[in-house]
Amino acid sequence: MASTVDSSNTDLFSSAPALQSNLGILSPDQIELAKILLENGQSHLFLHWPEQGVCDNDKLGFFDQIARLNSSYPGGLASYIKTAKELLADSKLGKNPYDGFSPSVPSGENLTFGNDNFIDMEKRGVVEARNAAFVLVAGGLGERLGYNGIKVALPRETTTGTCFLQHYIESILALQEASHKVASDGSQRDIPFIIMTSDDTHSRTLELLESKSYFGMKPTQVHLLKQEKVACLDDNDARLALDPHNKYMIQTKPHGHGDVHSLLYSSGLLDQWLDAGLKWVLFFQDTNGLLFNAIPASLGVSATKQYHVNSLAVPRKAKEAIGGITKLTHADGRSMVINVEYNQLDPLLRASGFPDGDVNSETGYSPFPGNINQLILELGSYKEELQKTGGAIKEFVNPKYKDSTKTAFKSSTRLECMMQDYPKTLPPTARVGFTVMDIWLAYAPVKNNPEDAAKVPKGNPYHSATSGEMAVYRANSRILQKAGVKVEEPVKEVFNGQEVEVWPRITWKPKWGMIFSDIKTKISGNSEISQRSTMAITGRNVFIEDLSLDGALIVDSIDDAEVKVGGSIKNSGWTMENVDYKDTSVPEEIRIRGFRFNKVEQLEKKFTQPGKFSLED
Ligand SMILES: O=c1ccn([C@@H]2O[C@H](COP(=O)(O)OP(=O)(O)O[C@H]3OC[C@@H](O)[C@H](O)[C@H]3O)[C@@H](O)[C@H]2O)c(=O)[nH]1
Ligand SMILES: [Mg+2]
Repeated sequence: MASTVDSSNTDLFSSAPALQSNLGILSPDQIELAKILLENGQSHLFLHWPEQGVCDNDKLGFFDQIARLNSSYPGGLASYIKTAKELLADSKLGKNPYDGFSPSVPSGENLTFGNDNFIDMEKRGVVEARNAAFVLVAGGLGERLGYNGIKVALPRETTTGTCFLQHYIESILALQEASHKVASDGSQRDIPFIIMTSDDTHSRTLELLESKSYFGMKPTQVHLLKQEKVACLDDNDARLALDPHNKYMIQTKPHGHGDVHSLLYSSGLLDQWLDAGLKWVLFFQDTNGLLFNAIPASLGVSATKQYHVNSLAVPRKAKEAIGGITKLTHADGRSMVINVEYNQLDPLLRASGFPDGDVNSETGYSPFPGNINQLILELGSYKEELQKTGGAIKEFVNPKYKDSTKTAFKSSTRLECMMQDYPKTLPPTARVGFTVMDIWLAYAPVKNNPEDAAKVPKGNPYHSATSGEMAVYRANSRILQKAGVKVEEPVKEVFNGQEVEVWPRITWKPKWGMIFSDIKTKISGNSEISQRSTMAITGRNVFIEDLSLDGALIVDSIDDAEVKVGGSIKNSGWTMENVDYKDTSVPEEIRIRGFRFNKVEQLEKKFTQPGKFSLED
C-alpha cells in the first residue's frame, strides 16, 4: 500500500520538523521507514537535516541504508530496537543472564590421540565425511590480532607459506577423496564448503580464492555468504548512532558469528543438502592450524553417539580467552550443556557458589572444558530447529559504560550473537554432547597481537602468530613420534617476548596423511629427525624409511610417483632469525611471528614422472 502523510501521522512527523520539511523528496517506502524510526524513538537522527533541496542525495542515501538495515534483520529495525532496549535495561540493572541456573562440570567424550578408540573414530569419521558440509565463519576483522589483511590469508606456517584457507581447502579435499575410497557405493560427491564473510572480508576472500583457482576446489563447491552489520546504539534508549564521519549514515558494527545460522537458513542450501543425502554440518573458525587433526575423530564421535550437537573442546586454563563448556541446571529442573563465554564465566561462577570464580583446579586446568568453537551439527535436526527459529540466535549486548551510573557509553555498542549459542533453543530431548581432545593436537588459534600475547599470564597459551606456527610443528613432530620416528625434543626460545617450544619444522600436505592410520602406512624402519631440522612433504606417495635427517629436506612429487625417503641427510639447513614485531621493514605476516627462516642449505627433490623412486634418483 502506498503510504503518504495523512492526518493520522502528522503528529508523528511533527516530532521531527527537519524530517517533515523533507518529506517531499521521499518515496512512499521511505516514508514508511521514517515512520518506523520515529515510532521507535529515533527522531534525533534528523535533527541536523537541512531544508529540502540541500544535501538531498545524502538524505536518500541515508534511507537506502535504513532499508538495508531493516530488511537484513529478522523482524526489521523495530524488532532490533525493541530487543536492544530490553537487553540494555537488563545490562544496566546488572542482571545475570544465567539467573536461576547453577553451573556444574559436564561430562563428555574424551579422545586420546593414537589409541584404538581414536583410530576407530577417525576411520568412522572418514566414512561420514562424504555426508558432510563445512562452514567457515570468516567475517571477523580480528581486532585483537590487528593484522591488516584477512586472517585466512595468513600463513599457517612459514616453512611452506601455505595460508589457512589453502590448508582448509586441501584438508576438505583430502577428506573427500579418502571418504570416496571407502564409500560402499563408490559414488562421487563434492563436499560443500561455505564461507561466511562480511563487508570487512568479502572482497579480499573472493580475490584470494579466484587468484589461486580456489586452491584446487571446484568453484561450484564453494559458496560465500556475506553477513550484514547491525546498527550501533548510543545510549540506553537504544538511540541509533550516527557515523562520526558522515551524519547521513548510521554507524554499524559486526553482529557476531551467530549470523551464520540465519544466513544458512535463508540461503536454501540446507534443503539442497538434505535432498542430496548429507547428514552433517561442521562449523569452524578462521585461524586454527590444528583443526583438521581433530575433525575426523570427532565426526566419528558424532556418528557413533548420534549427537545432534557435538562441540569440540580442549582442556582450558583459567582466564584463558576461550569459552567454558558448562552444564547449567535451572531451579525448575531444566538443564543444558552450553558454552559460557570467557567474559561471563568468572561472574557466573562467583554468583553461584564458586567464590574464587574462574580458577584452575588441582589438575592445573579449569574444571570446565574450553570451547574451540568447532561445532558438528546433525543436519536433519538442525534444519528442523531453524524452521522454528528462522536461524535467530539469542543476542546479548556488552556496552562499556563511562561510569558507575551506567548511563553513557565509552563508545557506541550493538547487539551481538554467537554461533555456539545455537543449542539454547533446543528441546530437552536433543542429544547435545562435546568431545575433548589434547590441546597440542587440536587447538592453536592466531588471535592476539605480539604485544598482548607477551602479556598473557605465564603458563596460559599465547594464541599468537608465533604460538600458532610453533604448534603446527609440535603437533606434526608428536604425531611422527607416535608413528615411531625418533623426533628430537624441542628447545625453548623467545620470539616477540613469548617463550615457545621449537620443534623440528615438520610439515606435510593433508593428502599425504589425513588420519593416523594413513600416516603410519607412510612410515617404516628406524628414522630420526634432529631438532634443528626442517622437513616439508608436499607429495602424496612419499614413504619415510630408515631416514636420518639433520638439516633441511623438501620433497615434492606427483601422485603417480612413489618416493622412498631414507638414508642419511645432513646439511646446514634453515636457521631461525629473530625479527622484532615493530620492524616495519619486514612484511607484517612475518614480523608478527617474531622469526624468519634463513634458508642456508637444503636438499630439495621434485619427482615429476610416474614411477618408483628413492631420494638418490
Ligand atoms: O561478526 C563476526 C565475528 C566473528 N566472526 C568469526 O568468528 C570467529 C571467531 O571470532 P573471534 O576470533 O573474534 O572469537 P573469540 O576469540 O572472541 O571467541 C570465539 O573463539 C574462542 C571460543 O572459545 C569462544 O567461545 C568463541 O566465541 C572468527 O573466525 C571470525 O572471523 C564472524 O564471522 N563474524
Ligand atoms: Mg571476538
